[in-house]
Order: sequence, then C-alpha cells, then structure tokens
Amino acid sequence: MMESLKFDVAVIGAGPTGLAAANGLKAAGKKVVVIEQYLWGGTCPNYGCDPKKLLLAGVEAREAALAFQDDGLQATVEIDWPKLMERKNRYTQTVPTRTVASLDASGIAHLYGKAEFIDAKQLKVTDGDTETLVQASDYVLAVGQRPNAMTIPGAELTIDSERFLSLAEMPDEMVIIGGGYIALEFASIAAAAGSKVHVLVRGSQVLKGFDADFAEELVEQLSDRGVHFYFDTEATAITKAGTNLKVELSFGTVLEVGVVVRAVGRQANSDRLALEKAGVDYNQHGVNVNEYLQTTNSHIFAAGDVANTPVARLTSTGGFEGRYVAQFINGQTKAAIAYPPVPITVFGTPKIAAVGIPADQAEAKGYTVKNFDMTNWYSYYRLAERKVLAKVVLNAAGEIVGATVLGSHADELVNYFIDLINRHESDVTIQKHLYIYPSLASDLGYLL
Ligand SMILES: Cc1cc2nc3c(=O)[nH]c(=O)nc-3n(C[C@H](O)[C@H](O)[C@H](O)COP(=O)(O)OP(=O)(O)OC[C@H]3O[C@@H](n4cnc5c(N)ncnc54)[C@H](O)[C@@H]3O)c2cc1C
Ligand SMILES: NC(=O)c1ccc[n+]([C@@H]2O[C@H](COP(=O)([O-])OP(=O)(O)OC[C@H]3O[C@@H](n4cnc5c(N)ncnc54)[C@H](O)[C@@H]3O)[C@@H](O)[C@H]2O)c1
Repeated sequence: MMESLKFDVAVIGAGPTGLAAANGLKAAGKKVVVIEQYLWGGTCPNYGCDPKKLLLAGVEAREAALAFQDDGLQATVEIDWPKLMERKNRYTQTVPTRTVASLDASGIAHLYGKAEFIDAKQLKVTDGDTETLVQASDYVLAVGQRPNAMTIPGAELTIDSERFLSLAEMPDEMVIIGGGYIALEFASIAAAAGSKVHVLVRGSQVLKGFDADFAEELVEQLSDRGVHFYFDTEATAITKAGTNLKVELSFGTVLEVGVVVRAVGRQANSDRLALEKAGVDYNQHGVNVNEYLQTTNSHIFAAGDVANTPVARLTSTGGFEGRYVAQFINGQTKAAIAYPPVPITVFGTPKIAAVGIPADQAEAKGYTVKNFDMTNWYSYYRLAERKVLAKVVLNAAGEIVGATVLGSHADELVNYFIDLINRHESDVTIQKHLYIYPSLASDLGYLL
C-alpha cells in the first residue's frame, strides 16, 4: 500500500525559490515538506549561477593579470581547465548534502522523488518503485525551468548549460548556439580557457533586454579575445566527424568543433506536474498566477522560474517570491506582491549589470541620462581595465532611478546603485554619506 503523509504545506522543488518558501513557512510554525526529484538546492548552486561564477573567478584572475602584462607583471597565466573544474566540483558536490542538513536543522521534512498531482488535493511522489501519497492544505510549485531543446538534425549531439559547467576537458574549438545570457557568459569563460569559440546568433543583436551599446561593446571585446560571432545565422544540422562534430550554418559554411553548446533559452517545468488534474492553468511561459502568486486553484501557488510573472527569472526574484508566498500563506500579508527594482547581470568579460529604468527608455518617461566613461578614473586606471562605462538615469528631482554599468566590477557597482535607488538618493543627499576612499563606492558622488 502507498504510504500517505499529511502536511500543512507541500513545496515542490528544492531550488532557491522552494527553499525560501519552506523556511518562511516553517518559521511561522507550519508543518512543511519539500519534495525534490534531482539535486537538493536546485539549478543555481548545482548547475547554474554558482558553478558558473566559480569558473569565472579563475578567468577573472587571469584577465586581471593579463591587464598588467609588461606594465608591472610578467609571464602569462594560463587556465588549467581540469584543475579549475575540480575546484568548482569540490564546492558543488557538497551542495545537496548541505541543503538536506539545513532542512533537517530547521525541522523541515524532505521527500525525494518526482511529484505529480493526482487531483486538486493530493500528490503522488515517485522514487523508483516507491510511491508516496502527499496531502497538504496548500501547495507551492517551485519546479523551475529546463533548457530548451532544438529540433535540427543532430540536435541530440549538443550539450546544455549543465554539461558545459561540468566539461572535463576544454575543447580546442566549440560552437555556442544562442545570443542570450548563457551564450555570452560561456563564450567569455571558454575563450579565456583557450577554446576557439564560435557564437551563432539567430538575430542581429545579442542580449536583448540589455543596453544595446554595452552589448555591442561586450561583443567587440570578446571578438578581440578571439570569439567569432556569426549574426543572422542558425545551425541547420550537426553530424559526427570522428570525435568531432560538424555544424552546418545557414549560409553554407561548415564548422568542425569538439563541442556544441545549446543556449537557446529555457522552458518552465509546468508541463510535468499533471496540473490539469489540479485545475491549474499554464502555458509556454509557465504557470499562470495572480498578484498573490495564486494559480487558478487558490490553494496552489507558483513562484520562481516556473511562475508566469512579469519579472526576470533569477535567483533573486525566485527567493523574493518564495518568501512572499510563505508570508501570504502564513497570513502575515494580504497585500499583492510588490517587486523592488530587479537587477540583471551578464557575467561576461566584461560584465554588464543594470537596475531600474534603462537609459533607452528614459527620455520617453521624462528622465535625464548621464553617460560616463570611467576608464581613466583613478579606480579603474588602478585596475588597468580596458573600458568602464556607465549610464545613470535621474528623475526631475535629481534622484537616481536607473543605472547600467559595463566593466569587470559592474555587478558590485550596481549593487550600490540599488541601495541608492531604494533610498531615493540624489546628487545632494549622497554627499551626506561617507564611503571608504579610495574604493569603487567613493566614486558614487561623481555619478549622480
Ligand atoms: C547556466 C545558468 C546560469 C545562471 N546564472 C544565474 C545568475 O548568475 N544569477 C541569477 O540570479 N540567476 C542565474 N540563473 C538562473 C537561476 O539559476 C534560476 O533563476 C534559479 O535557480 C530559479 O530557482 P527556482 O527555485 O525557481 O528553480 P530551480 O533552481 O530550477 O529549482 C527547481 C527544482 O525543482 C525540481 N523539480 C522539478 N520538477 C519536479 C517535480 N516534478 N518533482 C520534484 N522536484 C521537481 C528540480 O529538480 C529543481 O531542483 C542561471 C541559470 C542557469 C541555467
Ligand atoms: N547572469 C544571470 O543572471 C543569468 C545567467 C544565465 C542564465 N540566466 C537565466 O537563464 C535564462 C536562460 O538563459 P539563456 O541564455 O538560455 O536564454 P536567453 O533567453 O537569455 O537567450 C536565448 C537566446 O537563444 C536564442 N535562440 C532561441 N532559439 C534559438 C534557436 N533555435 N537557434 C538559435 N538561437 C536561438 C534567442 O534569440 C536568444 O538570443 C535567462 O533568461 C535567465 O533567466 C541568468
């Protein structure tokens, strides 16, 4: 007979969203279970943000040294990919066990297996031959996304982002299909690790949603590092050629490479939960939710990557939504979810980070844009950065409402801008704060 378990709330998915929800619910005294079918911790720490930025750390150390070649440093630094990968693995391999230990320490129940609804009030959780019935008063869907598939002949020969982040050897040459976050971040890493990288971009521009000038600057800098961009180009077929792969491009050229990475977007896992049986609507953008993150079944909530919300699908927004859902279920809030400004970043070489009103929308909204080339400012001369740019958007009162930065410290600088935006700081009020001099923050006074 199937074991049957009862909880106040069942959270499906142990990524950043599900864990944030579970912790918030438990803190308010709810009896909570988290169900996970793969790696505890989800995408971000196991095969997403964290491993990527661990590998990038080695790349950045090399870039920083290269910037000083013949200008104070000698001897080139080369990336030993297998060792860098081993270092990454030492961190990621402990994530699932640490996640489970943390659930145990918090008194949150956990169940391994694939969850599917049987009806509007019950789940079946399958782990091999074992099936468990879970009944809960409320459910939180936090099952994330998976990489999009491709339908071209030979698509099965491509690897996805998870496999790239575990590549044992860096091939001499690779193709990356896509022009989004993952394509540009991976091109930055692979090129620095010695691979000749070909990026196939379907349209005429990379990184839609980011400042077009800065995206172009990133393409230019990566091109100078040996990355080949092919715009308005698709891969039409992939075939095996010994241990290599041959990639046919839409304009007729054939590339022979060791690895082909597929970075063509991600799709929500909403189609794998038998949601029809629970009266929950979803479409290709994820599970439909209202302003309380309730689905079409008011006892079933969706949050994070799987939820069809207007914000970027990121770890930060997933955690925010997970915490909100917990508060709503706990009765700690009745208000609709209200998002703060959402920062976005491409962790390339260099990085592009942005928050608030983008410069290209500023004029239409009556805001002013200040453009800065900070390359020769003391902070960046010190680091021998190739180019550091910022676009800062101010409202009529001189308060900062948006910022976009390009440079190797763009992420950290934008973090400062987030605080300034949330505190409605202007060129006048910023003078009331003291920052450590010299540091990146001590430039803020010159940027408003
Ligand atoms: C390569 C890459 C790099 C990224 N880099 C960044 C970055 O730098 N910064 C950033 O903010 N974001 C980044 N992201 C996005 C970030 O990883 C996600 O936004 C975040 O992980 C979403 O969290 P989540 O909990 O909603 O989903 P996930 O982390 O995907 O967790 C969902 C979990 O649900 C489980 N699950 C799915 N279906 C079932 C089921 N039926 N039963 C049980 N369990 C199930 C999955 O196994 C998974 O563990 C990156 C993503 C990728 C792929
Ligand atoms: N730094 C970060 O915060 C970060 C990093 C990586 C991923 N992510 C998250 O993961 C998501 C997925 O990243 P992504 O780069 O896969 O998606 P993306 O949506 O950023 O980019 C997908 C790209 O693939 C192209 N494309 C789609 N189908 C194609 C096809 N058949 N052939 C060729 N090109 C095709 C699109 O035009 C686009 O350029 C992001 O939207 C983001 O939510 C975030």
